[in-house]
Amino acid sequence: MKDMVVMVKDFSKQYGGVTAVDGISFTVKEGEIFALLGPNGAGKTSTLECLEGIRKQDGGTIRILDVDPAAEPGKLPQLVGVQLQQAALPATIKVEEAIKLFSAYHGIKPRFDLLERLGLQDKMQQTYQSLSTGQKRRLALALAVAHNPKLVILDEPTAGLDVQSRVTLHQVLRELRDAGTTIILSTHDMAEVESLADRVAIMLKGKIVASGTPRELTATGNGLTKISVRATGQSLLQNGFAGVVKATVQDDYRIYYSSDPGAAVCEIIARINEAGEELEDLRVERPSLEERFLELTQEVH
Ligand SMILES: Nc1ncnc2c1ncn2[C@@H]1O[C@H](COP(=O)(O)OP(=O)(O)OP(=O)(O)O)[C@@H](O)[C@H]1O
Repeated sequence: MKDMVVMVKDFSKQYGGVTAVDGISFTVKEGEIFALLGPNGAGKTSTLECLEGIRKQDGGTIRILDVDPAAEPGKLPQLVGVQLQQAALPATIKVEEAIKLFSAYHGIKPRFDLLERLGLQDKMQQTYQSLSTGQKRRLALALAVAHNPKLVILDEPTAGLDVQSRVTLHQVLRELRDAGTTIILSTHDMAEVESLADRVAIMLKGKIVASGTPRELTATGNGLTKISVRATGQSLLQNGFAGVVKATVQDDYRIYYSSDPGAAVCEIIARINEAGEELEDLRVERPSLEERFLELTQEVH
C-alpha cells in the first residue's frame, strides 16, 4: 500500500473573527496529484500555507510525513517544495543565479536540466523582473522541485498562463507524479482538475463539500448525460427516450439529458431508422465537473 504523505484532520483557521477554514479533513497518498478546487475565498491558500508551515492552524491536526509543520518547521524544507509567489525573489537576480542559490541551499548540484525541461534555457542571464508571468511561474516550479522533495505544494500554478505554458507545466507535473512525487495544488479551473488531478476536494466557504476522483464526483449529483443529436426529419420531436428528464432544441440539434444514456442512444437511433431519416450527428457528453460544481454551489448558498 502507498504511504500517506499528508494527513489533515479537523483543521481550522481563523483570521480575527473570520473563519477561513472550518474543520476540514483529507489525506493524500504518495504519488498522487491532489487538487483543492474552489472559488475565491474558499480557504485554499490558507490550507496550503498551514501545510507549508507559513501559518499556524487554530484547530485540528496536520502531518506531513509524520512531521507537524507548526511544531517542527525546520524539518519541512527538505521534504516539501513550495512554489514561491511572484514577489518572493529579488527583482534583479538572474535565472542562473536563482538556480545556483537554491541548489546551494539544499546542498545539491544546480539543476539546469529543469530549466531546459521548462523551456527557460535561453533565459539564464535574464533578471527575474524581466521574465513574463509564465516564465516566472516556470522558474518558481523549477526551484520548488530541484531538490526532489517528496511533496510539492502549488498555489494556482497555471493561473494566467497561456495554453502552451500550461500544457508544459501539466506534463512536468505528471512526470513528477509518475516518478513518485506527491503534489497538492489549488485551482479555480475545473478543466485542469479533470485532466490533471487524481483526486480532488471541492472547497466552499471553508468546508470540503465533496471529494473523490474527478470521475466519482461527476458520477454523483444528478449525473445526467447530455446527448445532442441531429437528424434529417422530424421524428425526434417526440421525446419519450430512456431516462430523459429534460429535452431542449439548440440550433439544429435536439438535446436530451438522460440518466440512462446507453438505452436512450439506442432508442434515438432506432426511432431515426424507423422513420427512414438519416442521422447527421450524435454527441454524448458525460456530466462535467463544472456542472457538479455549480450544483454544489447552489446547494451551499
Ligand atoms: N491574512 C488574512 N487576514 C484576514 N483574512 C484573511 C487573510 N487571508 C485570508 N483571509 C480570509 O480568509 C478567507 C479564505 O481566504 P483564502 O485566501 O484562504 O481563500 P482562497 O480559496 O485561497 O481564495 P483565492 O482563490 O481568492 O486565493 C477569505 O474570506 C479571506 O478574506
